[in-house]
Amino acid sequence: MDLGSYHTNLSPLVAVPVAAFAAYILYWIRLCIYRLHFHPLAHFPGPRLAAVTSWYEAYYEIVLQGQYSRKIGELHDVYGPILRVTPHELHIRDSRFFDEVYPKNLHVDKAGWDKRFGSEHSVMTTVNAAFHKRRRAALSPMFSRRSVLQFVHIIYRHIDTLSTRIREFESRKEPINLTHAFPALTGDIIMDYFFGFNYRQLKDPEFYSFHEAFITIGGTGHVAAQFPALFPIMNSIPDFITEKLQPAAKSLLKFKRDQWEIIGRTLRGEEIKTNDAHKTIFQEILSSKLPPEDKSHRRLADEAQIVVGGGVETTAFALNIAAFHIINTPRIYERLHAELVNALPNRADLELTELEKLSYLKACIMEAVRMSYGLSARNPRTHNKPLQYKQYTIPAGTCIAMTIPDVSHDEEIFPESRTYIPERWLGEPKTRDGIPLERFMVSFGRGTRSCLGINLAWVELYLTLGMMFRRYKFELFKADVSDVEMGHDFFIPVPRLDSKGVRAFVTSTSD
Ligand code: HEM
Repeated sequence: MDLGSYHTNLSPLVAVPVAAFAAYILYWIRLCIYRLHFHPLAHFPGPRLAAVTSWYEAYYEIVLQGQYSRKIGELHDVYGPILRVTPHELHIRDSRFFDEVYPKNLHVDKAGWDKRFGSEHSVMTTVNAAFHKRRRAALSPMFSRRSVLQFVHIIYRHIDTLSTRIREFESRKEPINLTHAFPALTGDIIMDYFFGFNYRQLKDPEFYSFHEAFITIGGTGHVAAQFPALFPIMNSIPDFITEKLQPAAKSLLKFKRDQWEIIGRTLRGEEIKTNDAHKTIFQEILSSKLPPEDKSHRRLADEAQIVVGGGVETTAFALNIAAFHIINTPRIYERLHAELVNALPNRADLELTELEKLSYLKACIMEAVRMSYGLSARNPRTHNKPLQYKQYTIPAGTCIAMTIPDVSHDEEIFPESRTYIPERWLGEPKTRDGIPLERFMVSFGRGTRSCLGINLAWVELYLTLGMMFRRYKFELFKADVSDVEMGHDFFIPVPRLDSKGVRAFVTSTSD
């Protein structure tokens, strides 16, 4: 056979794709060899497939729906406490190293979350440490305990509404769906606190809230992490089409449209508050010393979305966990109820300062926050100096992540970590080697990028649980622990997808 004439006979229509395909294969072979043998992370343990391609991660996150963190746990059991989990990222499972990765006084970059939600300029998703520092400083006054206390009268009003709704279910002898009620409560509070009005989600018969939308957006984040163009494309599609394709996103799309309009009005100097809260988040940012580029319409909208995203589901999930376990464990309910009756002899009273003195209530909240994790996602940091972990020198500029649930379920620190045991927080508890247990409460994150909303969250948790378990007794209806245990890591922890939520019958207490 005359090979020369065979080659010259190939039509360009065939030859061009064949050559392109061959070049692509060659490129991949070179990339694989580089990533396996010459990449700065080549000598770190982990499955070779994860070192070669992020499709390994994509399979667990997208196809199996938020299961990579579970898989990473299994990989740690095989490979040890440090792993290469994607071509460019290391993961560490070692509770005692948490403060090194998330240091107190060092401002470090956080790459990756900017792609996940389509709001890359918010404080939580900002990659660059210096930008983050100034954006956080501008928001900090609004998140202070003083600020929260100035607003507490509005929180009381929402707690009262929840109490009224609970009574309504009692009189109808129907179970209340707490998994739906809590995000409606936290959503109304956050809207009033940061935006000066609320969507009356708590008054909605079905507690229609942002809940479904956040679960959907959390899951979509796994796709966006692999295909960063996803959100820009979605944002360019008219809302009515997105709503048809993804009905669960409806509440969030409305929120985004409303915010866009409100920011425009705020920028024009109009007053938009309909409640007696101090300031809106937009007024706070606009009156700060931030440079003009940080006061743009787009950035304010990003900030709005992430503040709501950061505060609604986290607190609601902690409430859900506390409520489920307290109701499900008569010993815990009786002890908590007795403590509350003693502190608030009149069942109609609710006093934050009294509740904050109660050690068992505090222990119940600590345990719920531990088991709710805040975020289940890998939390990335990039240090600009090498970091030493045991015999490994992690090169400067490497993306390193740890995961909050790993610490919450470190059996050496929290024995029987999957059981709700408030008593573990009583007294001044320490680990076996004498370290205060609170050091390992990492659900609000640690260091310079830890949760800004912690003061608001604590007040919500005290008042909601204080009200519920002082005034009412509940009985679970077709709910079990799988309704509050993480089944999927959608950035936030999400129970099994067919869960109907924690539902409970309720009766008023008479003491
Ligand atoms: C139980 C309730 C809550 C938990 C467990 C929680 C947990 C967390 C965690 C783990 C982070 C990430 C920290 C990091 O990157 O290292 C975070 C960040 C953040 N949270 Fe919360 N959160 C809660 C409630 C709230 C509330 C009520 C708000 C108020 C809106 C809020 C606003 C924020 C903001 C703005 C950030 C970004 C901070 C920054 O990047 O500097 N959180 N939260």
